[in-house]
Order: sequence, then C-alpha cells, then structure tokens
Amino acid sequence: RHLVGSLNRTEGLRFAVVVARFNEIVTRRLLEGAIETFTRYSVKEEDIDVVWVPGSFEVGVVAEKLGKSGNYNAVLCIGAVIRGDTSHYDAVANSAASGVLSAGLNSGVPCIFGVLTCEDMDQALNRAGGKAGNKGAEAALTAIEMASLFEHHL
Ligand SMILES: O=c1[nH]c(NC[C@H](O)[C@H](O)[C@H](O)CO)c([N+](=O)[O-])c(=O)[nH]1
Repeated sequence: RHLVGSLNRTEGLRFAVVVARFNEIVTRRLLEGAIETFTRYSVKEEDIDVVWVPGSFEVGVVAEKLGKSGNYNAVLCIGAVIRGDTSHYDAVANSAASGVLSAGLNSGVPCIFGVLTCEDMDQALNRAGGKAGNKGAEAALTAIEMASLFEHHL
C-alpha cells in the first residue's frame, strides 16, 4: 500500500503557525504566502492560529508546546536567519532547525521547517515572494500534506 497525504482533504484540519519577528520584513511575507496557500486549499481562517515569537531561536519551544496541546494537525514554523554581519548565524540557524525537528519528534505532531537561512537580505526577499517564489507558501503545502497523512493514514 502507498500512504500519502492529500492536499484536497483539508476539512477539519487545524494549523498553528509560529513566526519569528526578527527580520519581520521577510517573515511577514513568508506568513502571508503561507496563509494564502492555506486559504487556497480551503483551510478556514478560524482553523489557523498564528503565534509570534522574538526570533527563530524561540520557534522550537513554542512549536513543541503547540504540538503537545493536541489542538493542531501540524505546526508550521517560519523565520528568517540572515548571515549578513551577524556573528552567531550558525548558532541561530542550527538551533532553529534542531528546535523544529525536536518539537515534531517530541510532540508527535508534524512541525514543518519554514525558516529561511540566507546569506543576505536580497536572497531572503527573493525567497519570500520574489523571483525564487515564496518558501512560506511551499512550507504550507508541506504542512497540509503532513497533516492529512497523519489524520487520514497514520
Ligand atoms: O530569527 C532570527 N533571529 C536572530 N537572532 C535572534 C535569535 O533568534 C533569538 O531571538 C535571540 O538569540 C534571543 O534568544 C537572527 N540573527 O541574530 O541574525 C536572525 O538572522 N534571525
């Protein structure tokens, strides 16, 4: 048998979106792309909760809390870690990734990694609704597929 989540069975699925305020000029666009995608796939506005945190480093602990609440079928994590001139880029980027991974494993609820890690602001903006598309919208598709897989097949 092949078990796969469907993008066309979103009825009753509930999503949390954890979004980092750091580099908000980017993360706001990622969030907009995600919500547009959820809406396009018939997820109701009242079935999407958005939680803001200071930075990408804080995303994991909130994602795990939301996952463990039992109220959501998937948790979409959004952030933008930009190397630019920051010294602790690697620490933040790696912590964000392991934080989201741990949140999913510990809560048993799919936690989707929609945190951009870019060299500079141009790269980030290109991936948040620019020439390279919107990584927030792509991550929302992943959230829908995983939520459907867990709800209907696992
Ligand atoms: O989301 C980000 N947080 C960043 N730092 C803040 C971090 O996420 C925490 O909020 C902070 O370290 C306090 O815990 C970033 N930089 O430092 O460059 C960044 O690029 N992106």
